[in-house]
Amino acid sequence: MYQLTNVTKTYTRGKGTVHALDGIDLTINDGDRLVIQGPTGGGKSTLLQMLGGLDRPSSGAVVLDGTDLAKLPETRLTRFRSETIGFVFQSFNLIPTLTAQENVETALVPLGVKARERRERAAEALISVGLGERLGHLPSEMSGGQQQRVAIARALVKKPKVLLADEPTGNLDEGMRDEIMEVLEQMWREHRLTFVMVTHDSAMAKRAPRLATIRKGKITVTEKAIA
Ligand SMILES: Nc1ncnc2c1ncn2[C@@H]1O[C@H](COP(=O)(O)OP(=O)(O)OP(=O)(O)O)[C@@H](O)[C@H]1O
Repeated sequence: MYQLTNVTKTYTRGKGTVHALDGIDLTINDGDRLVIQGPTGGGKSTLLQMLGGLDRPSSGAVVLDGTDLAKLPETRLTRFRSETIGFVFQSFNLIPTLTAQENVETALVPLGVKARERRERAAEALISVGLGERLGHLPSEMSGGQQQRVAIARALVKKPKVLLADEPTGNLDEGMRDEIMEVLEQMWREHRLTFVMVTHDSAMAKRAPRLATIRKGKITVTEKAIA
């Protein structure tokens, strides 16, 4: 469970100051599916970075299961991140010289998983996202949707508790978008993930049980009656 208390993030640019996050209070329960929306520059990606421990707040607490990510020393934060949190980004961020299977395996290297188990788990993860026939393909030999599936497999192969996605369909055409959204929803259900996603996809936002809107660093959360 996440508990964010009075989280602020301020960037200084020249003489100007940007309050990217301005006093965010937010609770996200285990297994929640939360969609974050809002105008460009509102603070969505900044919030996702705080949730993922990719950056630290200027003030406030980002507590995940009793651990304040804002206060963890860097090495422990890196370890915590690689065990607990899976990330999917708009740009798939695959390593171009590695096959799909090798790309997925990279998530298990920091966890000290042995080579043979890495290969097996990577293959299983790729099969679960429908890419069982593409283990040996390079990113350049796959479509955008397939590359994003590889990225999803890489995020989930370590069996994280939390999945964070920043515009995961932003680089895809309409047909692919729906497919990837379905894969993400299926993974959320099967792995019982806590799933937080920034998206402009209004269909996805409509389906989300909780919708957070961030404007000028401030958050409003709408709860819906049906999931
Ligand atoms: N590293 C940085 N240095 C300076 N300012 C930053 C930095 N990162 C973000 N900002 C500023 O913080 C504010 C929030 O940015 P953020 O990327 O979180 O918005 P967003 O809602 O994700 O926008 P978009 O929909 O365009 O991706 C913006 O004004 C942005 O310019």
